Amino acid sequence: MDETTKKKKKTAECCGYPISIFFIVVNEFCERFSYYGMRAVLVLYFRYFLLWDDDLATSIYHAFVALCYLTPILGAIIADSWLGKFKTIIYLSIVYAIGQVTMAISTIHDITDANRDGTPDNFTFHIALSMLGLILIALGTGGIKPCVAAFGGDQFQEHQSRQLNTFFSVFYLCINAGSLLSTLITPVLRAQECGIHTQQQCYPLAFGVPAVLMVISLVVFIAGSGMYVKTDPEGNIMWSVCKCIGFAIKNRFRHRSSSYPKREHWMDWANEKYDKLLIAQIKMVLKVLFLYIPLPMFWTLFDQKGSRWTLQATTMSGDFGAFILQPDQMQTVNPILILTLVPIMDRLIFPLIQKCGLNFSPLKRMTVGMLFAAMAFVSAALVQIEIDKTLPNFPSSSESQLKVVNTYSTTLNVTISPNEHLLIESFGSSADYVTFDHQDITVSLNTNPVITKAFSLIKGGRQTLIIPSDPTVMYLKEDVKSKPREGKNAIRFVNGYTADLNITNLDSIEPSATTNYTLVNQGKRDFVLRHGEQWCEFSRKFGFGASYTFLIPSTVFSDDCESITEVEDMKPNSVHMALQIPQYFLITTGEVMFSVTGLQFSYSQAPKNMKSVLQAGWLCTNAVGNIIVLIVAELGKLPKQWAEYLLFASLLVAVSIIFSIMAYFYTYIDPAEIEAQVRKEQGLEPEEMEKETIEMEEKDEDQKNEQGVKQTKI
Ligand SMILES: N[C@@H](Cc1ccccc1)C(=O)N[C@@H](Cc1ccccc1)C(=O)O
Repeated sequence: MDETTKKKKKTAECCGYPISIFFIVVNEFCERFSYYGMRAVLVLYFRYFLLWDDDLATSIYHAFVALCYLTPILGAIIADSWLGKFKTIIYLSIVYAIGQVTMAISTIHDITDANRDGTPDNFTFHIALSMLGLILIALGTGGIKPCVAAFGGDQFQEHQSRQLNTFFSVFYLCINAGSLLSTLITPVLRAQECGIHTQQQCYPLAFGVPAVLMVISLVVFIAGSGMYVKTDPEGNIMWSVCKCIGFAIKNRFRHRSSSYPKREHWMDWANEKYDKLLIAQIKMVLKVLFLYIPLPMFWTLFDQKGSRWTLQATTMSGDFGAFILQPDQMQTVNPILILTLVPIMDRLIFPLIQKCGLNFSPLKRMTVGMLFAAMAFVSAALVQIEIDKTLPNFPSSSESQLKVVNTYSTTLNVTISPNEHLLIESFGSSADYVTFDHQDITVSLNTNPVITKAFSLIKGGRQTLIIPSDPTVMYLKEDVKSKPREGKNAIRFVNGYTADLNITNLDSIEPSATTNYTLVNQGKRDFVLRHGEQWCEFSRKFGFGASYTFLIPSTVFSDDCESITEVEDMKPNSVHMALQIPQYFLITTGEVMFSVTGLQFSYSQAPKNMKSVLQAGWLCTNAVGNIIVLIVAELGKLPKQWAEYLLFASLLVAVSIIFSIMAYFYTYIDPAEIEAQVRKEQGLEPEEMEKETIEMEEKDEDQKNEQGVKQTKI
């Protein structure tokens, strides 16, 4: 306990706010820039730098996010029991900054690229370094998170309760301003090319800028050092709390017979041994933690905007005319809306509700916030139903689908046993996929002589039967059976030319062969076809999420690529991404009511020495919500996505009803008042005495324990 204990000192003010708040909100802005900026490019780093597959990349990403919201409890214990919030923020920010720098260094491919081919030679080195970086970051970001909000709250004097509430809103605005800027900037930095020996995607810059911001965040926080109100930790409070709860349970169990009179609260069974003040504080914390039990359900829905809703956006069109929005950029709508909704709520809606004489208490706001999140999921379900109407009819796991492409010189009559007859003109295809509930088929062509060939289709797959210029070698090619990722387009080429062809960015294709799919972004794309000295160029404009097979005829060079035909394997997305705006609006309104209020509530209802602990408890509800998302994603998958959205909405409505009942029975408290009252009852005025009691009890207890150990040893 080396930090000087200070009673709330008179702090310098500006417009009724402590000036020290300025340093805290700037620090939070930089820290959130650093955190969200790094998170924005993390999956891509796993996928394209470390070359992990999609599943591994997303699992490690979610594990990292969950860890970031589990470590707050560690930070809170360190702050409230040992170092105090100020020192905890400084030390853990140093750990955090080291983590960000380590992460940035791990992305420099040149470090291990001895053969200078642009890819690292020693992946183990990069993986080990980046995992070390991520662990340090999770420890830092999670550890300081509950302390910064609580430390900000500590700066306010008793007469500044109105400003204290505004502080939490401004704090939230800074979080979102930082996250908005970084989620826009870091992907652009990543797209730059850099390197010493070879030019590659610039991950060092994309991770380096967040590292610099974290260092700035630390410097800004230290700069305000002289102005802060710093409260001392009051001994190992968490240990005292655990011992006190343990004793109450044990004591209750010992006196379980009905001959003992009941006590008002089960914690009162600790009265014999523990300080009344400590028991009163524990009762306050437990009351709030009990109220937190239903809250993870809100986060379960909230956090799906980064996963399910982004996937939903990949099946939609992001063409806004003046600009193109990529599916993952849709997420920036959240911080943009926060920046507009928080002031509107604070300045307009809440005062208006108050003027109408309605009591919109924090717990009521949180319940309404949950209902808004549920409505957001109903909106997502409605959008999904619209999307489903436009999606191709993909085969079920027992079905197989087949399409036929004819690059033979004349129209062909194709019979697929037992009774499917298709007439397909030269350089054309069957209108749509034919669905079979069996795998084995026989295909006959009306050539002279008739060509017949047997095939076995893939169960649950989509395939195309390619009939080349020599139909005797007709073959099956596997097609995409879901929308291409990230709203891209899957394209491939069938070479009907008589010799090998080179196409931009693709390997050379032999005559009659078909390339594998390549993914191309939305917009106009140019391709150059080459054979020896001959070449021609063709352009196509792509939308979002389509799939095409381009058929190259033998006349391709004589008509300057004009005769290339296009077979649409999958239609482009036609439902517009703007339809997601209502669901983003509803979830963000829910967030403002739930999350900003919850932050204030956790601070206001916590006893002075357990403010960080309750902030950590609040953040843990988010970690549990994330874990529920992971479990749900792994286990129960409903066949229809819209049904899953409605299920989540109904669950949250049910949970919000339970929460509103719990909230009805909750009585708001003023922890300072209760503490003062208990002290008065005990005849203990100064706070010092309260501390002495705890310390003496701890010594007493430790001595007893030691004796106990000695006795048993004897
Ligand atoms: N609205 C979010 C920030 C965000 C930015 C870009 C994409 C998605 C989200 C926000 O304000 N987050 C806060 C509060 C929070 C939310 C969820 C879990 C813990 C805390 C934050 O502190 O990051």
